[in-house]
Amino acid sequence: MTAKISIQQVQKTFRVKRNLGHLKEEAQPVSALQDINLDVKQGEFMVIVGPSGCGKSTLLDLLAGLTKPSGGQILLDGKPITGPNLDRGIVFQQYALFPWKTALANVEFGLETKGVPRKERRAIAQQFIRLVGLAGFENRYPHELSGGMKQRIAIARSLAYDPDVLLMDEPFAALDAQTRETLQSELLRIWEATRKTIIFITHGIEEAVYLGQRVAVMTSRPGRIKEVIDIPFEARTSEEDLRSNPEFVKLRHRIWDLLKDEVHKAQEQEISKSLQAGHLKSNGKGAAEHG
Ligand SMILES: Nc1ncnc2c1ncn2[C@@H]1O[C@H](COP(=O)(O)OP(=O)(O)OP(=O)(O)O)[C@@H](O)[C@H]1O
Repeated sequence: MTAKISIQQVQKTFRVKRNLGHLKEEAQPVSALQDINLDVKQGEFMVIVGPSGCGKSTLLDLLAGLTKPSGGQILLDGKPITGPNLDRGIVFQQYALFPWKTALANVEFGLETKGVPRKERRAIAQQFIRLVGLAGFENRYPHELSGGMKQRIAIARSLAYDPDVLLMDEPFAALDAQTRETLQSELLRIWEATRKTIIFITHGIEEAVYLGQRVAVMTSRPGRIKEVIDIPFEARTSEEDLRSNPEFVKLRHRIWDLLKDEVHKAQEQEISKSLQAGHLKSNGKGAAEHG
């Protein structure tokens, strides 16, 4: 069976301009992703976890078609992804709602671009607002909604135009812990109801184990897939307290074991990047003073 999404030997390199004071500017290649291989099945909930700066968002942008790989390819239903399309819905960390539109109009937006007639559009949008538990809030504007509610609307908007795949880039990272947990179980319920293929990016190990059927652990930059772990829970929404289940705790430890060296490496990279930036800045400044 062909995979819904097949990421094959994907590389991504950015050319980053270094500011060397007024001396010169050099564009240097920075490898963000290297040799990424991953197949995602139809209807699967795949979580990608990795340290800060390892290329998670870069990978999601490639899947969304917002940027192109420097090497390799990504296939959706066997065909290369060539750009953004309504077959993929995206939910970002920041709510990305139109502030001048009501919740209902925000959800209707994708349907409008798809050419769905007005009446039908409204009915579908209302159905998805109900699905995310916000019936009664249709006419509120984003500033009248809490962070969690805004993110529910963003999810409803992405689902309303019926994409095959939902791409989620740390969608709950900006929320408080309680709201995050509520939305995690809501998302599982929605996934069980819609059976969309979901690729969910996170920093959070607990979130990864709770949501994913499989969790792909990434290395520090340049990001590679270090290991893919199966999470064998069947009925996650009906289990009372899954997070304290011994198997859950074991999986959380296993992923942390894989991740901790990468987190340390990523932190060292960050420190050396800022030291280098400081050094270049002071060099540039020194040269200016002598000139
Ligand atoms: N447009 C760009 N131009 C240059 N470098 C970039 C660009 N986008 C990302 N990078 C670099 O690529 C690397 C990966 O970035 P990315 O945002 O994908 O990581 P991430 O894992 O999503 O990080 P975080 O968890 O902190 O959000 C970083 O070193 C980043 O600085």
